[in-house]
Amino acid sequence: MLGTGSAFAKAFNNNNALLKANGRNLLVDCGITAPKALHELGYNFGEIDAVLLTHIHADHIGGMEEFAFQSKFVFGRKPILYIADTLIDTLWEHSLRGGLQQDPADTLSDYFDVRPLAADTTHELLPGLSVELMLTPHIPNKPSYSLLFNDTFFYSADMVFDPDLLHSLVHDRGVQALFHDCQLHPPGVVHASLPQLLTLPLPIQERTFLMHYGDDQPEFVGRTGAMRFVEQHRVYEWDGLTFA
Ligand SMILES: O=c1ccn([C@@H]2O[C@@H]3COP(=O)(O)O[C@H]3[C@H]2O)c(=O)[nH]1
Ligand SMILES: [Zn+2]
Ligand SMILES: [Zn+2]
Repeated sequence: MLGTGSAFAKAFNNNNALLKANGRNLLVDCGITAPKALHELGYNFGEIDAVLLTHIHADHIGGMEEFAFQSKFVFGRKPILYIADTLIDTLWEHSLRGGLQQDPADTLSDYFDVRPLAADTTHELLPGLSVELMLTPHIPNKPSYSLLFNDTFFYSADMVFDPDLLHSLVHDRGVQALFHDCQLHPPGVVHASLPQLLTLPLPIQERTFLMHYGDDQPEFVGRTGAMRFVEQHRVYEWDGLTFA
């Protein structure tokens, strides 16, 4: 995990991940702190093969300008950008164009190999790694896509509490692990709050790991029921069924 912090956290980096599969590196979101977070772990953007974005908030896309410029002008390569088809126009027109547009680079495709993803369909991202984008509620009229990797690992985008979805993932679809954003202090409003997540039944809590938390997270250790915290800079080994 490059970072496990909320949008306003200062003790933690933005909630972004580096997912490795068969020697390839996929960034899961690329927020404001991602360039420095990668550096802290000994990586540079030249080693990132692809990025997958969940939604258009700066803690998830704020590092994309540097990623684009470094890829084009430092490393001379065009990484893959996996993104929901509904988010492409907003990402370019309303977030990145002001910085990246320069003659002759006038489109997102001048910087990235853009691969639009449709929701509710399984897509192969890297050898051995597939994803299904699930539109999950975050802010009205603002699409945000949670991620289901290899049918077994759910990684929430920012989303409000949706216990029916979590129940269905575990009991209908056999999901083994859920990384979920968590606002420690209620009300959640645009995220699931810890008190809400604590109402989940034990079999779901046991599979749930909390991320996207605020700076006072250490005060909540031991107060999360059967749920555990995702830890920044920790490497989670995942064999498709379990984490270690
Ligand atoms: O209607 C809104 C919109 C935004 N916000 C805050 O801004 C943050 C943006 O990033 P985030 O989605 O990780 O978290 C969001 C919240 O902390 C809010 O409280 N209410
Ligand atoms: Zn966020
Ligand atoms: Zn958000």
